[in-house]
Amino acid sequence: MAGDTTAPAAAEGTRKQAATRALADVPRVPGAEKPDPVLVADGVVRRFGGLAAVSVDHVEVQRGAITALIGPNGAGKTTFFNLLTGFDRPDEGKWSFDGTDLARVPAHKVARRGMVRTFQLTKALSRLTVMQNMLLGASGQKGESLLRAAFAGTWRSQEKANTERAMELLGRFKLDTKADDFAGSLSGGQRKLLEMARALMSDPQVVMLDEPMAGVNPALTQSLLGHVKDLREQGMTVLFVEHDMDMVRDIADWVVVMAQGKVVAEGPPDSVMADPAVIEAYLGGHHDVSLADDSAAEALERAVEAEVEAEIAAEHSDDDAKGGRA
Ligand SMILES: Nc1ncnc2c1ncn2[C@@H]1O[C@H](COP(=O)(O)OP(=O)(O)OP(=O)(O)O)[C@@H](O)[C@H]1O
Repeated sequence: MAGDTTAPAAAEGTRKQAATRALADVPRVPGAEKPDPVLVADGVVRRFGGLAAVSVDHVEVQRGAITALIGPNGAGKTTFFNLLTGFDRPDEGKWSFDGTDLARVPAHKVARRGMVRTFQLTKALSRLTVMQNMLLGASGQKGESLLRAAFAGTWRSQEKANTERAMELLGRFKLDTKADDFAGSLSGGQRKLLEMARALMSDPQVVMLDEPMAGVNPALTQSLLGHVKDLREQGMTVLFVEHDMDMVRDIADWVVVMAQGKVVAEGPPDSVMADPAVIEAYLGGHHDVSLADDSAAEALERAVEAEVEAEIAAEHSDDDAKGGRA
């Protein structure tokens, strides 16, 4: 079973080495075939009006590895996540999970088959308790019947087992003392942990994390990183979207870079971050930037920082607008 309930692995373990070995000979080109892909997408296109938000020719995600999906704002990363997990429908294309076609499979069934996701803005339901949030995860992100059961107090044996499993997971994520608190009372970082813990309720094979580090204060950063690495040590595959390049460098075995809906580069973190196609994707037309290794990496860091700042500014103006309406 994928998800046991041991404490986070202390350090990089044998699965990290196995993932590195498995990916060592994979060509560093967009669409590269992997030795053991758990997720394969072909010709996936999603248009919004005239804009092809996603137009991915081919991508494979290696089983048991941590793969980062990076790219500038608007590159199509979240839309691609939504498509793969059944939260949105593509205009064209097919994709499979563990050899099974996932086209037209709704999100809750995708989750039940073993591929779960978290969201960029955490969806922990703030007026439910931490435990109730966990129980929603047990039903593969569908949850209505369990929600009813949770309120009605009609525990059946399955629900008792789910509660025990939830408590184990909450213990692992140091949230067990908060089980009866409203999720709305948790800090941003604790909500991220709750999202991850909830995703594990269905014993997934693949965990997809949309910006796990966004809004997490430094005190919880290491803990979150440890938990993500731990997913790999337990045999799970992780695919995550992230702007934080330190995190990408620290934990990713492989990086897929998207720009304008397409996959433009792939490879291990260091090679991808020095790839001119990646610098180009982040910097757009600013060809005056030197692509020599050191300065390229620095230029990329600067470009990513600018992206993140722009995103934070946009979020603030959203908040201000909402505040103004309230
Ligand atoms: N529901 C929608 N309707 C119209 N356009 C959309 C919709 N969702 C996304 N888009 C557009 O599709 C493009 C890709 O957006 P997406 O959110 O997937 O990018 P992203 O790489 O995840 O960006 P970020 O890093 O900022 O989260 C953007 O131009 C966005 O404006």
